[in-house]
Amino acid sequence: MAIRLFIDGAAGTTGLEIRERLQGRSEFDLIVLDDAQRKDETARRDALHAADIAILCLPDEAAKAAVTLAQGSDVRIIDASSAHRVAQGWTYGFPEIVGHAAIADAQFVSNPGCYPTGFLALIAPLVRAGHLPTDFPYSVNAVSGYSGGGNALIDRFEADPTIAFRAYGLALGHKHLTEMQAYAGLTHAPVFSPSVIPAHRGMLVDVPLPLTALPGQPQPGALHAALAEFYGSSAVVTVAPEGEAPAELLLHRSAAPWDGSALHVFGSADGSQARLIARLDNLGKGASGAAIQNLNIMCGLPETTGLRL
Ligand SMILES: NC(=O)C1=CN([C@@H]2O[C@H](COP(=O)(O)OP(=O)(O)OC[C@H]3O[C@@H](n4cnc5c(N)ncnc54)[C@H](OP(=O)(O)O)[C@@H]3O)[C@@H](O)[C@H]2O)C=CC1
Ligand SMILES: CC(=O)N[C@@H](CCC(=O)OP(=O)(O)O)C(=O)O
Repeated sequence: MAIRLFIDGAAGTTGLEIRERLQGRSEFDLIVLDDAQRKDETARRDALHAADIAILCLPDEAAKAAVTLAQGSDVRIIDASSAHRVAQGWTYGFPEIVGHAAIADAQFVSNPGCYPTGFLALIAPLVRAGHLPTDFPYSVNAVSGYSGGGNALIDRFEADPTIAFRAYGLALGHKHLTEMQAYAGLTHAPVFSPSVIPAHRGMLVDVPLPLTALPGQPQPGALHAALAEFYGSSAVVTVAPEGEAPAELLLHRSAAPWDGSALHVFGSADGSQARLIARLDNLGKGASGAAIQNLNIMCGLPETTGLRL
């Protein structure tokens, strides 16, 4: 029998991309609310109670309200919002970092934020293996396509083609800091400098490392080897081969959807500095692709089914 799936917020940026990826997936029977009903609490409650699995593609407050509406049902939930990323009773939906089994068994899965997906993919395995310290003041510089800000930022960038670059997060209190610190196991949050460019999708998350300032002065080759080993069996997160480092990494204005993430390790010739850079699609591994990957794992299906890799 097909798995009954409800996408709450199906008309938004993340929800639409999830629906596209589910086309032709006969394992799922989609519960769809029409435009008149999609914000109606009774209709949403009924859909949540009728579903086996619900994916929340909503603003944080609406996602919290959806969890309340679901009370009394057995529905399993994947939340794409940032409402439950470090909440008790929720499993952080980053299978490569928390383990596939934890997600397979979970009732409540919180998808990671797009920037933390890049940061944690690079840093968490290296901290865990002892190559990088837990108490270093890390920095993260990142650029994102404007779809990362949902419909509101899409409308803003598309209405104003004069914007060439937007630096933000200038109050240094971005909502992603908590999950970056928590799941990398750090004693302090990193200094985070996010920005937006006039491209629809895609992101680079760049962690500069002054290696001479780190205990034991880890070498770029050792960091690369540790990441390559950690992601050796993953079809979703890949590590660019050492020695094949491109001279530049580009994002394109009209990039195709992509659910993978490619990690790069760049080192200076004298081994004193490195830059760890993750490339991903904010709407792919950063949101909708990650939701599909988690959905597959929760349903006992191959994790890459329906992903755009
Ligand atoms: N875009 C991205 O790259 C990423 C997004 N996310 C997260 O995913 C979630 C969805 O984001 P995104 O798709 O970008 O946002 P959008 O603004 O594009 O979509 C949100 C959708 O939720 C609907 N909505 C709002 N309130 C309610 C409600 N009370 N009941 C039902 N539907 C409601 C909106 O309808 P309407 O427009 O009519 O108000 C809209 O269709 C957010 O929490 C976001 O932070 C996470 C990672 C990356
Ligand atoms: C470009 C842009 O605005 N990006 C969003 C993050 C997108 C994301 O990861 O969504 P969550 O809100 O679910 O964490 C921001 O910085 O708030």
